[in-house]
Amino acid sequence: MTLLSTKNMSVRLGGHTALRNVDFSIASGEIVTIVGPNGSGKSTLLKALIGAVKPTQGSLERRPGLRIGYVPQKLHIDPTLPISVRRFLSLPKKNSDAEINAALARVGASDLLSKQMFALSGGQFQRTLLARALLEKPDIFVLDEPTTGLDQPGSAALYNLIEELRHETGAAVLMVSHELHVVMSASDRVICLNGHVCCHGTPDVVASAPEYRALFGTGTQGALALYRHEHNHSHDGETHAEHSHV
Ligand SMILES: Nc1ncnc2c1ncn2[C@@H]1O[C@H](COP(=O)(O)OP(=O)(O)OP(=O)(O)O)[C@@H](O)[C@H]1O
Repeated sequence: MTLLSTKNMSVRLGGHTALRNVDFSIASGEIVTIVGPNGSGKSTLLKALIGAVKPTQGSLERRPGLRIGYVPQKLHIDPTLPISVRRFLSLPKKNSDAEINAALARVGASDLLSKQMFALSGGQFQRTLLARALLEKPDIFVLDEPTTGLDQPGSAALYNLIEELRHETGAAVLMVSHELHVVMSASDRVICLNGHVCCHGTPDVVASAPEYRALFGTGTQGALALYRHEHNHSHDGETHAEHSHV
């Protein structure tokens, strides 16, 4: 079942066209990852999908009653306004202590309940954000670079946790990631953005698409090496990876 979809969607922000003519959809249980250079509109796409920015053109559909667990790319916590993890997890919606404890336990962060938000490490902060998303009982997690600031083991652990949560809850996962090697192994589909959708498809298809190579070259942290495989088809002259594979 389709949870979120757009047709020919464009978004202008402060006179700048951040996204143009984007066709997108995600179905129940899918893991879809968005890749693209800085400023290519990845965060804007997520914000449009969750309803935080309005499309200036085209259509956007959300399944009625869709529950979204959103983790933003940046969340500034003012250290002069102390707020505990327990309080943070009750905003904007009140949650019971039992629900909060269960969510924190599920993300492996039970010990953080009484800590101050500004005092959390990068990994603790990201887990707390994920706990907050989990409290929404989401049909879809929308995660904007959920491993920001984490070291490699920390980020691998967080991706494992996301995968487990998807498995347990059946929720779809839509995320932005710069960690292409992870993207390549963990996603059902990858969308490569550069103001518009450059190419999309299964990870191996995107990795071999000329548009993707033009943006990321071959120095993709092993992504291409990981997916170097025998082709029994040709990409010659292919301008849209999706045509032959999706
Ligand atoms: N409020 C705004 N007003 C004007 N321009 C904006 C606004 N927000 C974003 N932009 C511009 O829109 C473009 C897309 O921004 P966006 O944050 O979606 O990119 P991104 O792909 O998520 O980038 P990054 O990888 O650096 O996080 C950028 O050129 C950005 O400068």
